[in-house]
Amino acid sequence: MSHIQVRDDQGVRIISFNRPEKRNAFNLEMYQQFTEYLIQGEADNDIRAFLFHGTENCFTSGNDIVDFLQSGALDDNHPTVKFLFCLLDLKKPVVAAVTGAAVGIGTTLLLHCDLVYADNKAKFQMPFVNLALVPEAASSILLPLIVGQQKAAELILLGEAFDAETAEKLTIINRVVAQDELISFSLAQAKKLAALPPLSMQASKRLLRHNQAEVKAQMKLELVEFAERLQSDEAKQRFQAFLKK
Ligand SMILES: C/C=C/C(=O)SCCNC(=O)CCNC(=O)[C@H](O)C(C)(C)COP(=O)(O)OP(=O)(O)OC[C@H]1O[C@@H](n2cnc3c(N)ncnc32)[C@H](O)[C@@H]1OP(=O)(O)O
Repeated sequence: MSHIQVRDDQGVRIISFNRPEKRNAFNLEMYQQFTEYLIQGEADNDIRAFLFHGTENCFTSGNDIVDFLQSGALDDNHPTVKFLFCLLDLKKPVVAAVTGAAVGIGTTLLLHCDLVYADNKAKFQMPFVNLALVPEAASSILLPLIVGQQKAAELILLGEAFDAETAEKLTIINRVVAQDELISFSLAQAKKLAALPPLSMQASKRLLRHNQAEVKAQMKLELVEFAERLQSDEAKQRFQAFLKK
Protein backbone atom coordinates (compact mmCIF):
# COMPACT_ATOMS: atom_id res chain seq x y z
CA MET A 1 0.00 0.00 0.00
CA SER A 2 1.25 3.46 -0.88
CA HIS A 3 2.60 5.56 1.96
CA ILE A 4 0.76 8.58 0.60
CA GLN A 5 -2.90 8.05 -0.09
CA VAL A 6 -5.34 10.23 -1.95
CA ARG A 7 -9.08 10.45 -2.38
CA ASP A 8 -11.40 13.18 -3.54
CA ASP A 9 -14.64 14.03 -1.75
CA GLN A 10 -17.00 16.83 -2.88
CA GLY A 11 -14.29 19.12 -4.17
CA VAL A 12 -11.76 18.28 -1.46
CA ARG A 13 -8.58 16.37 -2.27
CA ILE A 14 -7.70 14.42 0.86
CA ILE A 15 -4.04 13.48 1.10
CA SER A 16 -3.05 11.22 3.97
CA PHE A 17 0.27 9.91 5.26
CA ASN A 18 0.32 6.22 5.92
CA ARG A 19 3.64 4.84 7.11
CA PRO A 20 2.76 4.29 10.76
CA GLU A 21 5.61 1.84 11.43
CA LYS A 22 8.02 4.80 10.89
CA ARG A 23 5.62 7.35 12.37
CA ASN A 24 4.76 8.55 8.85
CA ALA A 25 8.32 9.84 8.28
CA PHE A 26 8.53 11.32 4.78
CA ASN A 27 10.97 9.53 2.50
CA LEU A 28 11.86 10.76 -0.99
CA GLU A 29 9.18 8.68 -2.68
CA MET A 30 6.55 10.13 -0.33
CA TYR A 31 7.60 13.72 -1.07
CA GLN A 32 7.41 12.93 -4.78
CA GLN A 33 3.98 11.34 -4.53
CA PHE A 34 2.68 14.11 -2.28
CA THR A 35 3.87 16.75 -4.78
CA GLU A 36 2.27 14.92 -7.70
CA TYR A 37 -1.09 14.76 -5.93
CA LEU A 38 -0.87 18.47 -5.16
CA ILE A 39 0.03 19.42 -8.74
CA GLN A 40 -2.82 17.27 -10.09
CA GLY A 41 -5.23 18.82 -7.58
CA GLU A 42 -4.19 22.34 -8.50
CA ALA A 43 -4.81 21.57 -12.19
CA ASP A 44 -8.20 19.92 -11.65
CA ASN A 45 -11.11 22.40 -11.67
CA ASP A 46 -13.23 19.96 -9.66
CA ILE A 47 -10.75 20.15 -6.76
CA ARG A 48 -11.17 23.32 -4.74
CA ALA A 49 -9.42 22.58 -1.45
CA PHE A 50 -6.93 20.15 0.08
CA LEU A 51 -7.01 18.31 3.39
CA PHE A 52 -3.88 16.73 4.89
CA HIS A 53 -3.91 14.21 7.71
CA GLY A 54 -1.83 11.40 9.16
CA THR A 55 -2.75 8.19 10.95
CA GLU A 56 -4.55 7.79 14.27
CA ASN A 57 -1.59 8.54 16.54
CA CYS A 58 0.78 10.45 14.31
CA PHE A 59 0.66 13.26 11.77
CA THR A 60 4.27 12.84 10.63
CA SER A 61 7.65 12.51 12.34
CA GLY A 62 9.09 14.70 9.58
CA ASN A 63 11.88 13.90 7.19
CA ASP A 64 13.11 10.32 7.18
CA ILE A 65 16.37 10.42 9.14
CA VAL A 66 17.81 7.59 7.04
CA ASP A 67 17.36 9.77 3.96
CA PHE A 68 19.21 12.59 5.68
CA LEU A 69 22.22 10.29 5.93
CA GLN A 70 22.01 9.35 2.26
CA SER A 71 20.95 12.74 0.96
CA GLY A 72 22.24 13.98 -2.37
CA ALA A 73 22.46 17.64 -3.37
CA LEU A 74 19.47 19.69 -2.25
CA ASP A 75 19.02 21.22 -5.71
CA ASP A 76 15.81 22.22 -7.48
CA ASN A 77 15.25 18.61 -8.59
CA HIS A 78 15.41 17.15 -5.10
CA PRO A 79 11.96 15.75 -4.12
CA THR A 80 11.95 17.61 -0.78
CA VAL A 81 12.82 20.92 -2.43
CA LYS A 82 10.19 20.38 -5.13
CA PHE A 83 7.61 19.60 -2.45
CA LEU A 84 8.45 22.71 -0.43
CA PHE A 85 8.11 25.08 -3.37
CA CYS A 86 4.94 23.36 -4.55
CA LEU A 87 3.41 23.75 -1.07
CA LEU A 88 4.44 27.40 -0.96
CA ASP A 89 2.89 28.09 -4.37
CA LEU A 90 -0.47 26.36 -3.81
CA LYS A 91 -3.32 28.55 -4.98
CA LYS A 92 -6.09 26.46 -3.47
CA PRO A 93 -6.79 26.49 0.27
CA VAL A 94 -5.37 23.80 2.53
CA VAL A 95 -6.73 22.38 5.78
CA ALA A 96 -4.59 20.18 8.05
CA ALA A 97 -5.81 17.80 10.75
CA VAL A 98 -3.06 16.92 13.22
CA THR A 99 -3.23 13.79 15.34
CA GLY A 100 -0.26 12.90 17.54
CA ALA A 101 3.27 13.94 16.62
CA ALA A 102 4.01 16.62 14.04
CA VAL A 103 7.80 16.91 14.03
CA GLY A 104 10.16 18.97 11.86
CA ILE A 105 8.52 19.51 8.50
CA GLY A 106 5.42 18.02 10.14
CA THR A 107 5.10 21.29 12.06
CA THR A 108 6.62 23.69 9.53
CA LEU A 109 4.34 22.57 6.68
CA LEU A 110 1.41 23.68 8.86
CA LEU A 111 2.62 27.27 8.53
CA HIS A 112 1.65 27.04 4.84
CA CYS A 113 -1.80 25.63 5.55
CA ASP A 114 -4.79 27.94 5.77
CA LEU A 115 -6.74 26.17 8.53
CA VAL A 116 -5.11 23.83 11.04
CA TYR A 117 -6.95 21.69 13.58
CA ALA A 118 -5.42 19.28 16.07
CA ASP A 119 -6.60 16.82 18.67
CA ASN A 120 -5.62 17.26 22.31
CA LYS A 121 -2.91 14.58 22.04
CA ALA A 122 -1.10 16.42 19.24
CA LYS A 123 2.53 17.33 19.90
CA PHE A 124 4.53 19.75 17.81
CA GLN A 125 8.29 20.07 17.59
CA MET A 126 10.90 21.74 15.40
CA PRO A 127 14.09 19.98 16.54
CA PHE A 128 16.33 21.42 13.84
CA VAL A 129 19.16 22.62 16.07
CA ASN A 130 18.88 19.41 18.14
CA LEU A 131 19.67 17.57 14.88
CA ALA A 132 22.48 20.07 14.06
CA LEU A 133 20.35 21.45 11.21
CA VAL A 134 18.61 24.77 10.62
CA PRO A 135 14.91 25.61 10.18
CA GLU A 136 13.31 24.93 6.80
CA ALA A 137 10.04 25.45 4.88
CA ALA A 138 10.44 29.20 5.46
CA SER A 139 9.72 28.66 9.16
CA SER A 140 12.50 31.13 10.00
CA ILE A 141 10.33 33.90 8.55
CA LEU A 142 6.80 32.53 8.99
CA LEU A 143 7.08 31.46 12.62
CA PRO A 144 8.25 34.89 13.94
CA LEU A 145 5.38 36.47 11.98
CA ILE A 146 2.87 34.15 13.61
CA VAL A 147 4.16 33.86 17.18
CA GLY A 148 6.61 36.77 17.55
CA GLN A 149 10.40 36.83 17.52
CA GLN A 150 11.09 35.71 21.10
CA LYS A 151 8.66 32.81 21.05
CA ALA A 152 9.91 31.69 17.63
CA ALA A 153 13.47 31.73 19.01
CA GLU A 154 12.38 29.58 21.94
CA LEU A 155 10.59 27.05 19.74
CA ILE A 156 13.35 26.80 17.14
CA LEU A 157 16.55 27.26 19.14
CA LEU A 158 15.55 24.98 22.01
CA GLY A 159 13.51 22.71 19.76
CA GLU A 160 11.32 21.40 22.57
CA ALA A 161 7.97 19.74 21.96
CA PHE A 162 4.78 21.65 22.77
CA ASP A 163 1.20 20.54 23.07
CA ALA A 164 -1.96 21.41 21.15
CA GLU A 165 -3.20 23.86 23.78
CA THR A 166 0.07 25.82 23.47
CA ALA A 167 -0.11 25.65 19.66
CA GLU A 168 -3.63 27.09 19.81
CA LYS A 169 -2.58 29.90 22.17
CA LEU A 170 0.31 30.73 19.83
CA THR A 171 -2.11 30.66 16.85
CA ILE A 172 -0.04 28.03 15.07
CA ILE A 173 -3.30 26.09 14.91
CA ASN A 174 -6.87 27.35 14.69
CA ARG A 175 -8.49 25.06 17.22
CA VAL A 176 -8.17 21.92 19.32
CA VAL A 177 -10.89 19.42 18.38
CA ALA A 178 -11.87 16.17 20.14
CA GLN A 179 -9.93 13.25 18.68
CA ASP A 180 -12.96 11.32 17.43
CA GLU A 181 -14.30 14.40 15.62
CA LEU A 182 -11.07 15.79 14.22
CA ILE A 183 -11.13 14.31 10.72
CA SER A 184 -14.85 14.80 10.15
CA PHE A 185 -14.71 18.37 11.45
CA SER A 186 -11.62 19.21 9.33
CA LEU A 187 -13.21 17.65 6.26
CA ALA A 188 -16.40 19.64 6.86
CA GLN A 189 -14.32 22.84 7.08
CA ALA A 190 -12.50 21.91 3.83
CA LYS A 191 -15.85 21.24 2.14
CA LYS A 192 -17.04 24.69 3.21
CA LEU A 193 -13.97 26.20 1.54
CA ALA A 194 -14.57 24.06 -1.55
CA ALA A 195 -18.18 25.24 -1.82
CA LEU A 196 -17.29 28.94 -1.90
CA PRO A 197 -16.54 30.80 -5.18
CA PRO A 198 -13.15 29.39 -6.24
CA LEU A 199 -11.63 32.43 -7.94
CA SER A 200 -12.51 34.69 -5.03
CA MET A 201 -11.14 32.04 -2.65
CA GLN A 202 -7.83 31.88 -4.52
CA ALA A 203 -7.53 35.66 -4.84
CA SER A 204 -8.23 36.03 -1.11
CA LYS A 205 -5.60 33.43 -0.23
CA ARG A 206 -3.13 35.25 -2.47
CA LEU A 207 -3.87 38.56 -0.74
CA LEU A 208 -3.49 37.03 2.70
CA ARG A 209 -0.11 35.63 1.63
CA HIS A 210 1.08 38.89 0.08
CA ASN A 211 4.65 38.38 1.30
CA GLN A 212 5.21 35.25 -0.81
CA ALA A 213 8.25 36.64 -2.65
CA GLU A 214 10.02 37.35 0.63
CA VAL A 215 8.97 33.97 2.04
CA LYS A 216 10.29 32.20 -1.05
CA ALA A 217 13.60 34.05 -0.87
CA GLN A 218 13.98 33.03 2.79
CA MET A 219 13.15 29.41 1.93
CA LYS A 220 15.97 29.44 -0.63
CA LEU A 221 18.42 30.88 1.92
CA GLU A 222 17.41 28.24 4.45
CA LEU A 223 18.02 25.47 1.92
CA VAL A 224 21.57 26.62 1.22
CA GLU A 225 22.33 26.57 4.93
CA PHE A 226 20.39 23.31 5.46
CA ALA A 227 22.35 21.53 2.70
CA GLU A 228 25.62 22.59 4.29
CA ARG A 229 24.56 21.51 7.81
CA LEU A 230 23.31 18.17 6.45
CA GLN A 231 26.86 17.24 5.46
CA SER A 232 28.40 18.24 8.79
CA ASP A 233 29.89 15.72 11.21
CA GLU A 234 27.74 17.03 14.06
CA ALA A 235 24.57 16.40 12.05
CA LYS A 236 25.66 12.91 10.98
CA GLN A 237 26.36 12.05 14.63
CA ARG A 238 22.89 13.22 15.62
CA PHE A 239 21.20 11.16 12.88
CA GLN A 240 23.19 8.04 13.85
CA ALA A 241 22.33 8.57 17.50
CA PHE A 242 18.60 8.75 16.69
CA LEU A 243 18.71 5.60 14.57
CA LYS A 244 20.73 3.62 17.17
CA LYS A 245 18.44 4.67 20.02
C1 LIG B 1 13.37 18.88 5.68
C2 LIG B 1 12.74 18.29 6.90
C3 LIG B 1 13.34 18.33 8.14
C4 LIG B 1 12.74 17.60 9.28
O1 LIG B 1 11.63 17.13 9.23
S1 LIG B 1 13.74 17.47 10.68
C5 LIG B 1 12.85 16.45 11.76
C6 LIG B 1 13.18 14.97 11.62
N1 LIG B 1 12.36 14.19 12.52
C7 LIG B 1 12.69 13.88 13.79
O2 LIG B 1 13.74 14.24 14.31
C8 LIG B 1 11.66 13.07 14.52
C9 LIG B 1 12.20 11.76 14.94
N2 LIG B 1 11.17 10.94 15.59
C10 LIG B 1 10.74 11.11 16.85
O3 LIG B 1 11.10 12.04 17.54
C11 LIG B 1 9.82 10.04 17.40
O4 LIG B 1 9.88 8.94 16.56
C12 LIG B 1 8.34 10.46 17.55
C13 LIG B 1 8.21 11.50 18.68
C14 LIG B 1 7.79 11.05 16.25
C15 LIG B 1 7.49 9.22 17.91
O5 LIG B 1 8.02 8.56 19.03
P1 LIG B 1 7.60 7.03 19.33
O6 LIG B 1 6.13 6.90 19.21
O7 LIG B 1 8.23 6.66 20.65
O8 LIG B 1 8.21 6.18 18.15
P2 LIG B 1 9.75 5.70 17.91
O9 LIG B 1 10.00 4.45 18.66
O10 LIG B 1 10.69 6.84 18.12
O11 LIG B 1 9.72 5.42 16.33
C16 LIG B 1 9.07 4.28 15.80
C17 LIG B 1 9.85 3.84 14.57
O12 LIG B 1 9.82 4.91 13.63
C18 LIG B 1 11.15 5.30 13.29
N3 LIG B 1 11.15 6.74 13.06
C19 LIG B 1 10.48 7.69 13.75
N4 LIG B 1 10.70 8.89 13.22
C20 LIG B 1 11.53 8.70 12.17
C21 LIG B 1 12.11 9.56 11.22
N5 LIG B 1 11.86 10.89 11.23
N6 LIG B 1 12.91 9.03 10.28
C22 LIG B 1 13.15 7.70 10.23
N7 LIG B 1 12.60 6.82 11.11
C23 LIG B 1 11.82 7.32 12.06
C24 LIG B 1 12.00 4.91 14.51
O13 LIG B 1 13.35 4.78 14.16
C25 LIG B 1 11.33 3.60 14.88
O14 LIG B 1 11.77 2.61 13.97
P3 LIG B 1 12.08 1.10 14.45
O15 LIG B 1 10.77 0.58 14.97
O16 LIG B 1 12.54 0.39 13.22
O17 LIG B 1 13.12 1.21 15.53
